[in-house]
Parts: sequence; structure tokens; C-alpha cells
Amino acid sequence: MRIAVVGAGGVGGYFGARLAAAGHEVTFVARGRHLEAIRERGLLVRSPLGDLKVPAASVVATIAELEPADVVLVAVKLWDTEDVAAQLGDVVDEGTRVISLQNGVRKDAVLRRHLPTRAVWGGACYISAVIEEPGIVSHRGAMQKVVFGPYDDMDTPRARDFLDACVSAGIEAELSSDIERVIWEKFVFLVGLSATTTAVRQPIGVVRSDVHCRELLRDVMAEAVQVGRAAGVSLDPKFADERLAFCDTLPAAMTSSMHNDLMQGNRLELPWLSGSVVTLGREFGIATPRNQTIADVLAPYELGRPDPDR
Ligand SMILES: NC(=O)C1=CN([C@@H]2O[C@H](COP(=O)(O)OP(=O)(O)OC[C@H]3O[C@@H](n4cnc5c(N)ncnc54)[C@H](OP(=O)(O)O)[C@@H]3O)[C@@H](O)[C@H]2O)C=CC1
Ligand SMILES: CC(C)(CO)C(=O)C(=O)O
Repeated sequence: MRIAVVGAGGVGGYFGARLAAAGHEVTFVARGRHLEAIRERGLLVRSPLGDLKVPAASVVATIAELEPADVVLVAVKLWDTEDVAAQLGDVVDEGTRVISLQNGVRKDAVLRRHLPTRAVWGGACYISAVIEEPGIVSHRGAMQKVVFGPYDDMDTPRARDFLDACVSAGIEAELSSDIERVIWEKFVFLVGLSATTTAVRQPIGVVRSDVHCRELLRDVMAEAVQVGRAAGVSLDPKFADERLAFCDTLPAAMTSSMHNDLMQGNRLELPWLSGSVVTLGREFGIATPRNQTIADVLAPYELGRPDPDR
């Protein structure tokens, strides 16, 4: 398959490299020092499942340089979605399908503002991966799963082709007939994990074993479930309790990409995570005090490490 990956970071770098290693025609769009390093030495992905090397020739600097693709994977941080979606408008043709592997529940609406509705499939991924240094992505742990699905059943046969491509590349992959619910289920869990690990600056093991933090984790997820249900998503009303039990099965050292970003002094996706729960809560008249507090205490870090002398 011809696959374009916009954003060659933790997520895009990992999944794109797996697909490339399986013989698919993968082109990455990268920028900055990461782009320069890939152009010089190729992209190296370090993974406990086996390292991967992508040749320098697979990278381009702009979306406009992409050749027609069957599937475009969007894997940039959420603040870059609008810009990427606008540029994709010029390269997506009749046969192209775009899957965002980003977190959050508003990404596909942003893509649809710039792309034909049929071109946008839903997606979510489960992985822990970061740009270790320019040109090098590190996959942490063995988790590496993609769930995706068209919003329109007519597209299911072509979606199966991408499923086959992922499976043949060794990616744990699932084709869902209810991708909106999948995206929301991931969102509920992620909002809980990212809010607590980032605010507490500790991994899930510490969060879940402290009685107060555990209740916070549950409440943050319960608020996300409530707003999701108000938005018409078929989430189980007890889903937060189910996810809390799931959190008990996670490796104690697991954190979240937002916690990692905070520790690195990077910008945070906070407005699209707890921030989205608050915004949607306002829209539907649902109180979201726990997510509001998370959004408030992390606000000084939203654009990167704050300057204490400011
Ligand atoms: N990392 C993880 O483990 C997980 C992340 N996610 C989600 O996946 C999404 C991507 O996250 P992650 O992989 O961590 O992000 P990264 O920051 O690691 O990678 C994104 C890359 O895309 C680049 N980029 C942004 N805009 C463009 C553009 N227009 N053209 C070319 N390159 C561009 C960024 O460059 P620059 O640095 O210059 O901005 C960066 O190199 C997020 O929504 C995140 O929440 C989901 C599951 C797990
Ligand atoms: C929870 C996790 C690691 C699962 O993929 C994630 O999506 C994130 O931290 O952004």
C-alpha cells in the first residue's frame, strides 16, 4: 500500500516504520532538526519488539510534496491538526483515506472541515513512544495497537486492506464498526491517566495506590463518561469503574505522553484532554469540577515549562 505519515514522532515514526519494514511504500512528512537528522541518517526506531531503520529517501519536508497515497496517517500533536488538515485538502484525492492516530475527540471534526467527509476514517492508538533525539524514536514497552474504522460502512472492504497491511507488519490492529465509541473509550482512559500522572508527576502505580489520587482518577474519568454520553456516544454508564479496574492491571511505571511532555518542558495537549471535558461539560450543562481543577493547576505549563522569574 502507499502510505503517508504526517508527523514522524513517537506515534507516526513507530507505526510508519513498522509498515515500511513490511514492504509498504511509506513516506514521512517531518520538520526541523528531526527532518534534518532523518535526511542525513534515516529514521531509527528503537523497540523492544526489534529495532527498525527507515531510509533517508522516505522523508519529505512538506505535505505538498507527497505523492498520491491510499492511506494518510496523521500523527502530529493536536495543536497542529488544523494546519495539517488544511494542507491535506490539496493532496487527498478520491482514493485517499485519512486516519488520525491522535488523542482527543475533536480531531476528526477538524479534519472534516478541510476534507471530504468520506475521506476521514476514525482511529486511535495504544503505544508509548517518543522522539529520543532527532532521527531516533524510542518505543517503550511492548504495547503497540491501532484501532480504526470508517464512519461509513460502504468503506469497510477498503478498510480491510489497511487492516491486512497493519497485521502483516506485526502491528496489533483492529477494524471497528463503532469507531466513535472506541475513540471516546480511549479518551476516557487517557484523560484519567494523563490528568493524574501529570498533575501528580508520578506514574500510575503511585496514583492508583493512594486513596485520594485513586478517587481523583475515577472522578476525572467519570466526568468524561458523562459528557460523552451527553454527546450521544454509547458509553457504558459504569465505564469509569471498568477503566479504574483496567488501570490496576497496568505496569506500575506507566505514565502518559502528557506527563512525558511536562517533564521535558514541552507544550501540553491539556486543552484537548481535561480541557475538552470542561468545554463539553459547559455545552451540555454537566459539572466537571475535577477536570476543571486539573486544567487550572496545569495551565501554567500548557505552553512549556514556566519561567519562575516572569
Ligand atoms: N507518544 C505517545 O506515546 C502517544 C501519543 N499519542 C497521540 O499521538 C499524537 C502525536 O503524538 P506524538 O507522536 O507523541 O508527537 P511527537 O511530538 O512525538 O511527533 C509529532 C511530530 O510531528 C511534527 N510535525 C508537526 N506538524 C508537522 C507538519 N506540519 N509537518 C511535518 N511535521 C510536523 C512535530 O514537529 P515539531 O516537534 O517541530 O512540532 C513532531 O516531530 C498526539 O495527539 C498524542 O496525544 C497517542 C498515543 C500514544
Ligand atoms: C495512554 C497512552 C500511553 C496509550 O497509548 C497514550 O495514549 C498517551 O499517553 O498519550
